[in-house]
Amino acid sequence: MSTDQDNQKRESSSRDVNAPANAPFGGRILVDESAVFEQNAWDHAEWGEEQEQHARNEIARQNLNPVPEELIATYHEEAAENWNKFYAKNENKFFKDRHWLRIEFPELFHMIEAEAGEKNVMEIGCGAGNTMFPLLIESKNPKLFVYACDFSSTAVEVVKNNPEYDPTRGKAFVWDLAADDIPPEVEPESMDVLVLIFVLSALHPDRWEQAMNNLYKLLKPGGLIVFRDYGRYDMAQLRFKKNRLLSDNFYVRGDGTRVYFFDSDEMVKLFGSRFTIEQNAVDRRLIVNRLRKVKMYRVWLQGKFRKPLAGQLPGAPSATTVITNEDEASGTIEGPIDTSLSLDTPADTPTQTRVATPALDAGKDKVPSC
Ligand SMILES: C[S@@+](CC[C@H](N)C(=O)[O-])C[C@H]1O[C@@H](n2cnc3c(N)ncnc32)[C@H](O)[C@@H]1O
Repeated sequence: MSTDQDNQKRESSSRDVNAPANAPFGGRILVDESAVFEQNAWDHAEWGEEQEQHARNEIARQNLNPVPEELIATYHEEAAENWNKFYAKNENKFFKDRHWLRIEFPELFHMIEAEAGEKNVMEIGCGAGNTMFPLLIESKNPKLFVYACDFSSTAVEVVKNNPEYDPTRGKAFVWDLAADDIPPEVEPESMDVLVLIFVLSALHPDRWEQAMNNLYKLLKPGGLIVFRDYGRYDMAQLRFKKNRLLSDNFYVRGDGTRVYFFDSDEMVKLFGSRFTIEQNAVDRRLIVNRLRKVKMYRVWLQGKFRKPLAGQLPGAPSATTVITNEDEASGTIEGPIDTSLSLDTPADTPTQTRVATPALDAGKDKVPSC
């Protein structure tokens, strides 16, 4: 079995994860290590020195066998084509209803309220439209318009072919987040919310800065970026085998798609000079396969970054945010890892709880205050 198949199999082993009916998210704290296999998922997973060391060892192992030099440029050049192949193969299996969107990003769902008025949301790196469609389907706001863009033309076709796609209420088009300018389809400073879910990680780190320029230009003053992506030392990172490492923390999967694993300091560096960081959180979760006695440590980053109002500088948040799930009624983790996709696919896991990294905790001084 190839590495990716192997990984896929392992990922699928966690598919049966369900929160126990009597333990709400956020309350599933592992106190007694010997009880680890008594339920399927634990929140606020603590990392001990042994685990950190394991992660460093895995990275050192990967460094010994990076992607061969002569292949690196090809992977970068073919990035869009490889995403096209991905969507051609997976078609709209990629679509899933992410209940956690409502919990984690209520700001998005304020846009759909009847009285919200004229609102523009843009899902960047939209894939199958996992944000666009829930918004359109649930919207009671006749003045909401949802843009969805991706640099994979096949992804855009998948969106346009969705029966819920409605050109009077939304528009899907091809655009590279790292392009030299914002897309002609949208006016500068016209977006209320930009959605960046598992997309920045697909960009070459050299392109991040240009992506930031574009995001800034797209957003209205006072507008918000909602962000979720892979975190440093996520299980998916540590499992990469030989010849997958492109550069530090940046990998190519077996299908040619690329993925970076961020840490929260990088969020501060990337977003902090332009945007006010309202959330910069690390979600660490221990997922357990009780049958196979396998422990899987997942790490995601989640952020909210607001463009300052005209004339203001980006500032630190007014208070440290510790995020806990308000919606304990939801009860189960829905399909935490999409098994239809290759290794380290976007985790469709609700971030019901996390160890919150107090925004800017490792880089406060880098962010000018108001
Ligand atoms: C991991 S998928 C996530 C899709 C979607 N955001 C979701 O969470 O379901 C990454 C997506 O980003 C797109 N993408 C990668 N690089 C991009 C770029 N430079 N500009 C725009 N989209 C990009 C890919 O085509 C792919 O659809």
